[in-house]
Amino acid sequence: MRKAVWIKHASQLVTLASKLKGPRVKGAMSELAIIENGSIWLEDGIIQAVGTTEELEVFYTESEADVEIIDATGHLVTPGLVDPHTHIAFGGSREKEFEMRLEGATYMDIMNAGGGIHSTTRMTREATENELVIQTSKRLDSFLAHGVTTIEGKSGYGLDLETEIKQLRVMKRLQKEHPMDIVPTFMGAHAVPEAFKDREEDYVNLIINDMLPLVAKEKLAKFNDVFCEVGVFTPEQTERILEAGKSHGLIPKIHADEIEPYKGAELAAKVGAISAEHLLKTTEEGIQAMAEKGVIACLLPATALYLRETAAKGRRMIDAGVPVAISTDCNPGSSPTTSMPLVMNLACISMRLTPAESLCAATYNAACAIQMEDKVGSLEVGKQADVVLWNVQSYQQLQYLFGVNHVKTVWKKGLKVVG
Ligand SMILES: N=CN[C@@H](CCC(=O)O)C(=O)O
Ligand SMILES: [Zn+2]
Repeated sequence: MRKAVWIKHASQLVTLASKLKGPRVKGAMSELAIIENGSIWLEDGIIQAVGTTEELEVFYTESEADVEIIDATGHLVTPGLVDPHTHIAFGGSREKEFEMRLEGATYMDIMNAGGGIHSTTRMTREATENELVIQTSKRLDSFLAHGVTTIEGKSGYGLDLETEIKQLRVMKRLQKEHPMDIVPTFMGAHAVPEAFKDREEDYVNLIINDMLPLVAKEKLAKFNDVFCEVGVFTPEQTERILEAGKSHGLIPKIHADEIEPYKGAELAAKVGAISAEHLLKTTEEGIQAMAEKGVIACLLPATALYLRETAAKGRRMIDAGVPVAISTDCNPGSSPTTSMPLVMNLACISMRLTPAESLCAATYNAACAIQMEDKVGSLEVGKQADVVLWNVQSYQQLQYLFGVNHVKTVWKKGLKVVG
C-alpha cells in the first residue's frame, strides 16, 4: 500500500513559498510565508499539499494511502536546511592546530609551514576511497541530525588528479548510498600543493589542462571553486581557472577576501560566479559589484568565530541588495562543525541578520547558491519532501535558543531519517 505522512497542527509551518524567481534580496528575505496551524502532506517523496490543518482534512478523507499522522501541535516545521558550502570528504583531523592558533599562530602561518590544508591533503591522499566513504558518511549523519537535508561538497584535499577524483567519487557514491543530497564542487585550486612550491603556474596549468577536462568529462562536479587569497591563488590565476571551468560547463564559485581584501568579490561579479564565499574583508566596492550582478554572498560566521576574526558584513550586504546565504563551511581546519542551527544563530548574533533573514539564508537562498531551488529550500507542492519538525514553537525561538540542537524529526524525500 502507498504510504503518506500528514504533519498537522504545526504552530508555525514556515513555507518560504513565493512567486519570486531566483535568490531573495532585501525585504523578500524576511517573507517566510508562515502558515499557523499549518499542515503538510508528503507522499511519493514529494510535497503533495500545503495549507492549514482544516484545508488538508479533505486530502485525508480522500486519500487511499496508509497515512502516518504527526501531531505537530506546539512545534515549528521548516524546509530541510541546505548547507551550500562544505569540505566534507576529507581524511584525518586537526585538533593540534586548534591549540596552535589559541597560542597565537595564524591560519596562514600554519598553512605556510606545511600544516592546514596541506596536512589534510596528506591524510586524504593516504585514506582509501572506502575509508573516506565511512568517515564522510558519519559527518552526513551528523548534518541530518541537525536538520540539514542537502549539502554542497568540495574536493580540494587531493591537489593531485588521482585524489581530487577520489574525493569527488566518494561524494558521488554517498549521493547514492546516503539519504543526503550532495551537490559536488571541484576545488583543485584549494592550495598550491607542496610539490609545486615556487612553480604555482605549473599547478594552475595542471588544473586547466588535466583536472578540469576529466572532472567535466566524468560529470563529477557542477561547480568550480578557487581559494583566491594572498599567498594562495592570485585574482589573475583565479580568473583563468574559472574561465577554463566555464568552457567545460562548470559554474564558478570563489573563496574570496577571507584573510585579506583581494578584490575577490569584484572578480566573482566579473566572471559571473553564482556565489562568493567568506567575504570577511570585502570592501564596499565589492559589495556593490555583487549586488549589481546578483552574486550570492555565502557567509560563514562559524569560520569567522573559529578563527577569531570579525564576521562578514552580512547586515550591510543585505541592505545593499546582495542575496545572502549562510553555511557551516564544515572542514577540519577553520570550521569543524555540522550545525547549521548554530550558524543561523551566529548569523543573527555576529552579522546582525534578523531571525527571518537567517532562516531564508539557510534554506531558499542556500538552495539558490547551489542551483537546487527548484527541488529544495521551501515547502511548496511538487518539491522534494524534505521537512524538519523542531522542538520549538517558532522560528524566532529557533534563533533565540542558541547552542542547542532543537531537531525532533527529519524527513528526507518523505522518509523519516531522524527521530
Ligand atoms: N579557506 C579555505 N578553505 C577552507 C578551509 C580549509 C582548511 O583549513 O582545511 C575554508 O573555506 O575555510
Ligand atoms: Zn570553504
